[in-house]
Amino acid sequence: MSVTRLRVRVPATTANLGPGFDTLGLALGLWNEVIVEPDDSGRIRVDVHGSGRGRLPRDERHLVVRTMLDTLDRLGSRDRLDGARVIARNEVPQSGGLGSSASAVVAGVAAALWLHTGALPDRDELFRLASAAEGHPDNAAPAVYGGGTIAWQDDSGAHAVPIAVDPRVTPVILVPDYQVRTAETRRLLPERVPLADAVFDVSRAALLVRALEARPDLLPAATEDRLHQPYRAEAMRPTAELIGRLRGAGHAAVLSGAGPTVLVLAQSPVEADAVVAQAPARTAGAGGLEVRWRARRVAVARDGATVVA
Ligand SMILES: Nc1ncnc2c1ncn2[C@@H]1O[C@H](COP(=O)(O)OP(=O)(O)OP(=O)(O)O)[C@@H](O)[C@H]1O
Ligand SMILES: N[C@@H](CCO)C(=O)O
Repeated sequence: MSVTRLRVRVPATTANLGPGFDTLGLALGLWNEVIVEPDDSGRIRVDVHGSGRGRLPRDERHLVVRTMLDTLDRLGSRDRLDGARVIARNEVPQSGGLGSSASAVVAGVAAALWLHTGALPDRDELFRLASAAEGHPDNAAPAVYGGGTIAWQDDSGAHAVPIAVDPRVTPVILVPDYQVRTAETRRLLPERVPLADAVFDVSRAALLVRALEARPDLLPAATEDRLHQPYRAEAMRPTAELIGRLRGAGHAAVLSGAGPTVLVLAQSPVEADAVVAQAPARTAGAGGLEVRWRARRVAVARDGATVVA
């Protein structure tokens, strides 16, 4: 095939936002960029820069490439790719609860759609295929559309609608130097939960949509959760303790995705800056070890994935 070049940028995402388990998501202004240059070498070579350099595979096992090849197979277009050079520049940490795997899958599906059709991908199709491939539409929706999103699934697949996030809402992320795999912390969740806890989360999740759209003052009350964070705490004690301390000080602190990053949804840039200024650089970890933290204010990414050919 003729050599052309595709550049995909996909934002970090934070899922759940406390009570919106597997449903609510927000795109954050940290970006992974993937450049795909098809060639006829018969090989796929990946260069990784930034997060994951030296750790992520540099061949067909790389998640962006794996997704691209699986999607082309599914579309019956595997012959569209003889070989390629893939350059991945990652700002999003892996296994941090910031949607790194969703960003890789969205990039892989976008590249496959471009190879399949020869045109820039349609956002709705990108979302549908990425959700099916990744399994977390609450990450895939903000990664594709940007901003705040409500995602849900039915027999026909995944769906999403936007939440118009009030410009005063200012996210802060506190990223620890340890990792937790999403699949492992999902295994800690119970099959059944008490009805009172389900009611508790339904009320907070409904309130949270209103708080994000126009009532940031309600964010501390609206981000309470009993469905997943209490069960995941044992796998990430330092994170659970920091969330407890921040909430005790009146901030809307929650687990970002499946953790271990902490997300604070501040009511204003002033509150966000105060959280960053007061964030601990180190806290106690297991076995007398220390956990180091990096706190930073991040923008809500109003745009989702961008694809430039
Ligand atoms: N940018 C990336 N490039 C290639 N592979 C990736 C990338 N991001 C994640 N992966 C793969 O996915 C695995 C991490 O997935 P996991 O779902 O645990 O983390 P996450 O997506 O960062 O967190 P979360 O889904 O909770 O937000 C990594 O171990 C790696 O194999
Ligand atoms: N909603 C998913 C997000 C994973 O990033 C979870 O909490 O497991």
